[in-house]
Amino acid sequence: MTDSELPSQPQNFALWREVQDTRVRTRLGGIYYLLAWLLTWLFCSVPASMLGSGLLASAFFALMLALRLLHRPPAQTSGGCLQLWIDRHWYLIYLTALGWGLVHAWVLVDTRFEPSRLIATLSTIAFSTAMAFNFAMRKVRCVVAILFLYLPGLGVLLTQREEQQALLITLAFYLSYLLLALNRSHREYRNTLTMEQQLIDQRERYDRLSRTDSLTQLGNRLQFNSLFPALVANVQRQGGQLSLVLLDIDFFKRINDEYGHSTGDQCLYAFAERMRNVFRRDSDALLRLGGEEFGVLMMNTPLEQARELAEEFRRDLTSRGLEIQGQILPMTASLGVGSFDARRDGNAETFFKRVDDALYLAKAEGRDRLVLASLD
Ligand SMILES: Nc1nc2c(ncn2[C@@H]2O[C@H](COP(=O)(O)OP(=O)(O)OP(=O)(O)O)[C@@H](O)[C@H]2O)c(=O)[nH]1
Repeated sequence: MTDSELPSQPQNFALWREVQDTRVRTRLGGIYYLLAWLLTWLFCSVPASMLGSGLLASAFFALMLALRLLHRPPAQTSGGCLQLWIDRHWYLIYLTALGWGLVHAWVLVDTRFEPSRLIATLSTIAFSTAMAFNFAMRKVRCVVAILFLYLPGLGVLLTQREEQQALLITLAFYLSYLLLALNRSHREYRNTLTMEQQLIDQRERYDRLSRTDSLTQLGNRLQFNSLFPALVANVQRQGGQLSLVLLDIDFFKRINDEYGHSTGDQCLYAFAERMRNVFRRDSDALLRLGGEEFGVLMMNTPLEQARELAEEFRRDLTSRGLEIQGQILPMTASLGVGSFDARRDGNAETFFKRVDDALYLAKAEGRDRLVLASLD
């Protein structure tokens, strides 16, 4: 299973897994029904005299086989699509099972099938066993399918209970065993599914952690490195506006030197908190790019809007500083702001450099200011 195969919404994982399992387990199942019928028909006492009904039943099982093969899982992984596929596939399973149940009943009633009766009865047992062990993902549906396989035959045997008592009891016994076995396979299937889901959740948690800066809880450089080129490529493909704000705390070294590293850490956390309060849209990606340098990737945001928000952040920081342990620490930051320009920026790297140059200029011109990335 690769990441690209997994459904994008984790809550659909169980349905998606069920579709895959049902598909794999049912794909070739139909062929055995067709084979079992052909053997039962060809080994009966007068196969040639039942050509019409023989061919009709063969056509039915061949059609079921074809429909199962052609019923491919949906490309979309939305819950509705997956559930619809499962429901439709179960109709095919029901139809095949009921078809075989009726054939078995016919074979038990019609004396021309005496030589091949054992084939049909053994096939019923084999199909129901396969059903209990392979389709346990849906317990109730599986019980219904097993009953479709069994009940028509058992009904006939009941009417012939004088002569068929031994077979009737044996089949009824085996049916009860199958129902118990189905219960167990269903539990095992669910347990395996839960374990698989836990593993995926765990992997996602580790992945999220590896992309999160542990001090500020913002996205880290790794997150930036994967997100930034992807967003730029998206804008290049589909248009739209992508803005980037780079923020660098001024003279942060002094804070460390004056108040200690631990207060420095608290400042970085408070700075990130302030960013979260200003850049509030869900689509804004807030990142700590390293040390005391931060970034905000703003999707669908024109340059002017990004500049206004960034300037609001800078002014607020300059006027209020940061409150650390009840004490106000004065603090300023320098900012570079730019929007992706398809004519000017060939790729993510050149876009970043343009905004980084603006940040450098903000520092060089005296700090505590915002500089727009040049379009020259
Ligand atoms: N407390 C703390 N300090 C950090 C962390 N990461 C980087 N620093 C410090 O940030 C300071 C960055 O110093 P400089 O690169 O000289 O920059 P600056 O003092 O902010 O000066 P300008 O950026 O030029 O205004 C260094 O003293 C680093 O030790 C961190 O996680 N915690």
